[in-house]
Amino acid sequence: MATANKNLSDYDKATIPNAKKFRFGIVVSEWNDTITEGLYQGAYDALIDNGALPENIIRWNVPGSFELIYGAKKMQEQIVSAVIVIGSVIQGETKHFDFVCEGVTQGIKDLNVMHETPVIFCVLTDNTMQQAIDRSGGKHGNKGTEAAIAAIKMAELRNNS
Ligand SMILES: Nc1c(NC[C@H](O)[C@H](O)[C@H](O)CO)[nH]c(=O)[nH]c1=O
Ligand SMILES: CC(=O)[C@@H](O)COP(=O)(O)O
Repeated sequence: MATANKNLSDYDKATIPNAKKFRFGIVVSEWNDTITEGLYQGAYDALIDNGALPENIIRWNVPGSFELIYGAKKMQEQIVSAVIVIGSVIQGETKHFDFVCEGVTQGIKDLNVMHETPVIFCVLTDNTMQQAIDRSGGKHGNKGTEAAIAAIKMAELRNNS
């Protein structure tokens, strides 16, 4: 189902575990920060809305989405239940977009394979700024909200397995 057919911010609180017992690490890319700040706010608000405590949400910034890999690796070394990486990659004139997106995707996948702490992929990979706006609190909702819900669910799965 394409994003255009669902709202990224929709969730049923009755189906979400309470997040009070969990700690979350959020690594935020500074590239396209008007987008990443909106994604962060969506994630933060959803964590709080589902019971997470402000003191249990740790935020680190990194320069760009490619640095999310290293930032997430170091965040996994902290005492956190789950990590969320937040980035916005927007197509430019060259193939650099392809390499950044593929590199980050593979790097975050590898961290999920190699380590115990789940890393949630909240990286927008858009053709245009408008698509990024639409997915970070615009007409399609906020992918940060979606990522927070995924983080809570994966923290619960880790806790019960
Ligand atoms: N063009 C975008 C980038 N590029 C920067 C890289 O992520 C990285 O910081 C650089 O190559 C140094 O290692 N990053 C984004 O997050 N979004 C972009 O649109
Ligand atoms: C994703 C990128 O690195 C890209 O926005 C950089 O732009 P350009 O391809 O025009 O150098």
